[in-house]
Amino acid sequence: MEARINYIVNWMQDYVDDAGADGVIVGVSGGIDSALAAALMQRGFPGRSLGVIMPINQTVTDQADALDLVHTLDMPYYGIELTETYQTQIKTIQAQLQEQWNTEQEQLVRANLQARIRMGTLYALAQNFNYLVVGTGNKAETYTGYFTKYGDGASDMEPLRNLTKKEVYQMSEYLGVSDAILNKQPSAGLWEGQTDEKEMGVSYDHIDAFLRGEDIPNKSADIIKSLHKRSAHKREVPPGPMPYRKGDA
Ligand SMILES: Nc1ncnc2c1ncn2[C@@H]1O[C@H](COP(=O)(O)OP(=O)(O)OC[C@H]2O[C@@H]([n+]3cccc(C(=O)O)c3)[C@H](O)[C@@H]2O)[C@@H](O)[C@H]1O
Ligand SMILES: Nc1ncnc2c1ncn2[C@@H]1O[C@H](COP(=O)(O)OP(=O)(O)OP(=O)(O)O)[C@@H](O)[C@H]1O
Ligand SMILES: [Mg+2]
Repeated sequence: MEARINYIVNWMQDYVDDAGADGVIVGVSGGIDSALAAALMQRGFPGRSLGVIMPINQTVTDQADALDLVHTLDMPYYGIELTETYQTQIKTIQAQLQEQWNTEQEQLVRANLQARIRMGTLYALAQNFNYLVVGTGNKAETYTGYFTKYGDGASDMEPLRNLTKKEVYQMSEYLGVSDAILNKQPSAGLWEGQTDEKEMGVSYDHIDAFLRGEDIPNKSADIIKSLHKRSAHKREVPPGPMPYRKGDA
């Protein structure tokens, strides 16, 4: 485990050095992925890593777990309450759209806006400190596209990219992440009662096994393949047409 951790931390240090940045910043949610990212950051960049806790209608428990994490890691942090910002933005959009507001899409519209408001806030702080934004996407989320495009999916580096969810838990436990964080259901926290597995319709155990090339039930494999296909655009740089040549249609 030590070797795997050092490998990721060294990679992060090289990347930040090459970029000429002064440190690293991450959103801390009280969930497991950001807990691991923060723990790795504190290892590699003591004194130059920053956590940001950004509640938007967030549960008190998640906020307490996030605070406990930064305190335990002795990581400098800011708490930036964004509920009002989010509510104002939603109200403004809704007021403009009026009857065009699509109630069928509303839940996702609201969810993705929250992730993008957090992203904008993180990048503002990153610029302020000349830090790089650390993403918290793991291998399972990346493969299934279970993230908001340009929301939590936007970052400067993705140190967890090649870790299955199980590996995220194992590494976090090794690094001393609290039981409260280790034992909770993964959730984006974007609406009440949301859990990753309920929304995706497939368990992380099955996604991890699929990614290891193991056999899993057909129903789960079909869901994973469909999520992967539908989210291909999120893993690409947005395309544009080839340069125009005279005569091209
Ligand atoms: N084929 C295509 N080619 C190019 N672009 C395409 C496209 N299809 C959609 N798009 C664009 O992508 C947008 C849809 O993608 P996106 O905005 O990401 O939205 P979408 O994938 O619909 O929703 C995001 C999902 O990620 C989950 N999530 C979000 C944030 C955090 C976490 C977490 O685990 O913490 C999970 C969330 O619960 C939800 O299930 C469309 O509005 C459109 O702009
Ligand atoms: N309230 C929040 N404050 C700060 N950052 C947040 C908040 N909510 C989400 N984020 C950011 O968005 C990322 C994506 O959320 P996601 O739910 O996938 O990860 P997690 O909460 O760290 O782990 P999990 O929910 O799987 O236990 C988080 O890792 C974190 O960086
Ligand atoms: Mg979460």
